[in-house]
Amino acid sequence: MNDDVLRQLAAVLEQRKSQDPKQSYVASLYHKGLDTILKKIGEEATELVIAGKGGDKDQVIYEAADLWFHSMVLLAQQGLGPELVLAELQRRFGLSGLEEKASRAD
Ligand SMILES: N=c1c2ncn([C@@H]3O[C@H](COP(=O)(O)OP(=O)(O)OP(=O)(O)O)[C@@H](O)[C@H]3O)c2ncn1[C@@H]1O[C@H](COP(=O)(O)O)[C@@H](O)[C@H]1O
Repeated sequence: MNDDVLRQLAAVLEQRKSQDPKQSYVASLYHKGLDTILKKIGEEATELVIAGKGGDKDQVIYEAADLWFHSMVLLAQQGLGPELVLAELQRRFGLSGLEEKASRAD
């Protein structure tokens, strides 16, 4: 498992910017605009919360994938890519690693 799937999905999301909204779900989201994408993210986040309370692990995975997917649509709509989010997570991981090292040195 690596970040290839995110990169490949990001490439498809970019390609959908020039696609017919009637033929592509992603193109239809771009066409409807930012508020629709944000509303979708809100709905998917709520569905993930409900799944988290429900005790069905498969449902949690399914809803988390929906939320990640729609978050990636937002990133693409804003001209951003998943590598920037991964870099931010990497940066935080590096920082927390430093904190751990510092606390061990105390
Ligand atoms: N990963 C996804 C993906 N995940 C979720 N969805 C869609 O997101 C919507 C989720 O909305 P809802 O939660 O309201 O779901 P729903 O309609 O009630 O159905 P469920 O998903 O909950 O069962 C559904 O229409 C899903 O089909 C996705 N649509 C597309 N992709 C990827 O995006 C690529 C491009 O898609 P198109 O633009 O449609 O070609 C595809 O090849 C896929 O790789």
